[in-house]
Amino acid sequence: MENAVLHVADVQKNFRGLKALSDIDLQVMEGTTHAIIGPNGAGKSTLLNVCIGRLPPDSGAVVFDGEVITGKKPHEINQMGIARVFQTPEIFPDLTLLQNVMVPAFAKRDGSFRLNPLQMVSAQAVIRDEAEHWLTDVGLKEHMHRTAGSLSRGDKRRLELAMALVQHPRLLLLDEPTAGMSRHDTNSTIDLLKKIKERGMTKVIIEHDMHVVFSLADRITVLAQGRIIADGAPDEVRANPKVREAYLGGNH
Ligand SMILES: Nc1ncnc2c1ncn2[C@@H]1O[C@H](COP(=O)(O)OP(=O)(O)OP(=O)(O)O)[C@@H](O)[C@H]1O
Repeated sequence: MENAVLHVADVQKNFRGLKALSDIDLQVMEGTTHAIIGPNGAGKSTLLNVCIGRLPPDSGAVVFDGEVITGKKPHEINQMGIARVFQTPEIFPDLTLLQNVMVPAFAKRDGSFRLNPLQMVSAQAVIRDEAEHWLTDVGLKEHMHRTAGSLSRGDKRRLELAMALVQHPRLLLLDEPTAGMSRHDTNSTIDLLKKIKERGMTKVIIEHDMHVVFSLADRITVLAQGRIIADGAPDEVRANPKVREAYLGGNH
């Protein structure tokens, strides 16, 4: 039977009277790619921020693998297995690409290597191999000794993806993973995300680019003005008149 990795249960969030999220209830099933779409200001980023502990909901709860994570801090939620890739890449600009990917891999190990210098050396070798593996997958291995700050915006996003993947997250949240990329880079990111999907990783993706959404999503939830107006398989959502209306009304 399908298992819900993430359950956003009846979440509400207001900003000084503005209903940013109302009655949000959705489930992300194991192994699926679940897209959240909607016009500007629909509440997508707010929802993501509630899921990762950056914003507390006014009511309702977020349940991850059966455990309520509402009220936990972002780093605790990350340690539990939710990794995310933001719209503005959060990287270490003065470190090399390799070092950037090694940092979250070490963090994931939670310092256990510190106890024993021998363990630390062997962990470092393993982590370095793993970091190189993910840099290869995102197409950045040949640049691994460059400093991250010198990368193009699209490459910074790919680096951040490698930094998330090296953690082997149970759930990967992607906030507009192809924003700012050329069509060529967008297509290679789609291919990469398809490859990750084949490995069974569960993903939530917020995206404006419908080419990306319909290339990847198994299920789509549509938000408009803080409410879910449609939720289902891509073909159902595409044919839903409420969705067309929300987008046309928002000049999309
Ligand atoms: N910290 C905040 N304080 C006040 N209002 C906010 C705050 N964050 C978001 N909002 C408002 O909440 C609503 C939802 O915003 P949100 O950024 O979640 O939408 P979105 O769907 O992610 O939009 P976009 O596609 O433009 O990124 C908007 O009206 C926005 O102006």
